[in-house]
Amino acid sequence: MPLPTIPPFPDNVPTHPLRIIDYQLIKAKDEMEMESLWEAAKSLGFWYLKNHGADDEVDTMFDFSAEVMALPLEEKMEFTQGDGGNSFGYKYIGGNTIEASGLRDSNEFFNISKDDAFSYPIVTHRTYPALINNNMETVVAPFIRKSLEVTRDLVNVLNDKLCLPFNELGKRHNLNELSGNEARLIRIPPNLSLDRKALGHHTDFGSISFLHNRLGGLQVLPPGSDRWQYIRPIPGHAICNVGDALHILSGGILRSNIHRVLAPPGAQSHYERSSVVFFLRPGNSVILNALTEQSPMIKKAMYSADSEKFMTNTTAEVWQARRFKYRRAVNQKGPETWYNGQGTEGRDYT
Ligand SMILES: O=C(O)CCC(=O)C(=O)O
Ligand SMILES: [Fe+2]
Repeated sequence: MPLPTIPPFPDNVPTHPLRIIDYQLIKAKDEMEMESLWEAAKSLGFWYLKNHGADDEVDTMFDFSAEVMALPLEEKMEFTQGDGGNSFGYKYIGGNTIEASGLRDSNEFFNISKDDAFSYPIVTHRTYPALINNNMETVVAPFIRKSLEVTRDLVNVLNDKLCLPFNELGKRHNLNELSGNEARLIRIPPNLSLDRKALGHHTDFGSISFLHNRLGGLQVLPPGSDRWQYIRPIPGHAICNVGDALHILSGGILRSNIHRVLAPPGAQSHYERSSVVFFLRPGNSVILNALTEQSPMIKKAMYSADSEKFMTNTTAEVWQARRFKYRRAVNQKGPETWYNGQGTEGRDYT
C-alpha cells in the first residue's frame, strides 16, 4: 500500500541526533562500525539502524497494524493483557498509568508473543483475534524472524565489546526458551493536544528494542539533561535502544535510557500515529544480575556502581511481570504502586 502523504517532521522543535549504524557493516564485522555501535550503546543507548533488511516486513506490519487497530473495540477487549503482569495481548487506551499521580496513557497497543507466533497454530501463551491468527505465519512471524536476526547480531557485538566469553549474552537469549520476546503494534489517535503524553516516560524492560516510526513524537531525556528532545524519524532507519536487561547484565555499562511519546509535533499532530516494535528480551529464567564473574570489565564497572541495583536476583520473567502489573491503572492504589513498577530509570520524571 502506498504511504499516506504526511507533513514533514517540523524543523523548529528540539531534536537529539543519533549515531547511524549500518547493519550490513555490522554483519561484515567492520571494526569501526562495531566500535560506533558500542559507543552508541554506552552513551545514550539509542541509535538509528540503516540497511537492516527488514523494510518489506516492516511495511507489511504497518498495513497489518491498521487492520488490527480497526477491529471493533469489543473484539480487541476479548484479548486484553489482563491485570496480573502478562504482556501479551491488547492494551486499551487509558489501560496504564504514566505518572505516579495516576494519569492515564493515550495509546492502544497489541503485543504478540514470539513464542505464540512461532508455535502457531499451537497456543503457547495465549490466543489472539482471528485477524492476527490468519496473519501469524505470513506477516507476524516473518517480521519477528528478521527482527531476531538483527537484534541478536547487535547483542553479539556488545557481548564481545563487554569482554564476555563467546555467546554469553547469546545463550541468555536462547530461542528455545520461552521469553518475553514480542512484536508490538502501537496506535496513538490523531489530534491529541500537543503536550499530551501518549506513552509515559519509561525505560524498556528487555535487551534491545527495534522500533519503526513514521511520525514524530518519540522523545528522549539525554543523560544529565532536563530537556526532552525528539528523535526525528528517518525513512528506512529503525530506531534501536538498549533496555533494562542489558543495562543490568552489563553492570550499567550499557545505557537503558528513559524515553516517552507525545502527540506528533507540528502539522503531523492531525494524523494517527502508528509504530511497530520488536522487543528482544532474555529467556524467562535468566537472572538479571551483572555478569561480574564472566567479564573483568563488568567487574570493574561494579566497583564504582551502586552494586545492589545490578544484583536484582530476579528472573527476566518476574522483572517484566512486575513492571507490567504495576503500570496497570486498575492496580493503582497510590503513588507507591507506580514506584513498584519502576525499571532502572534511577530518578523520577514528569
Ligand atoms: O512508539 C514509539 O515511538 C516508542 C514506543 C515505546 O517506547 C515502547 O513501546 O516501549
Ligand atoms: Fe519504549
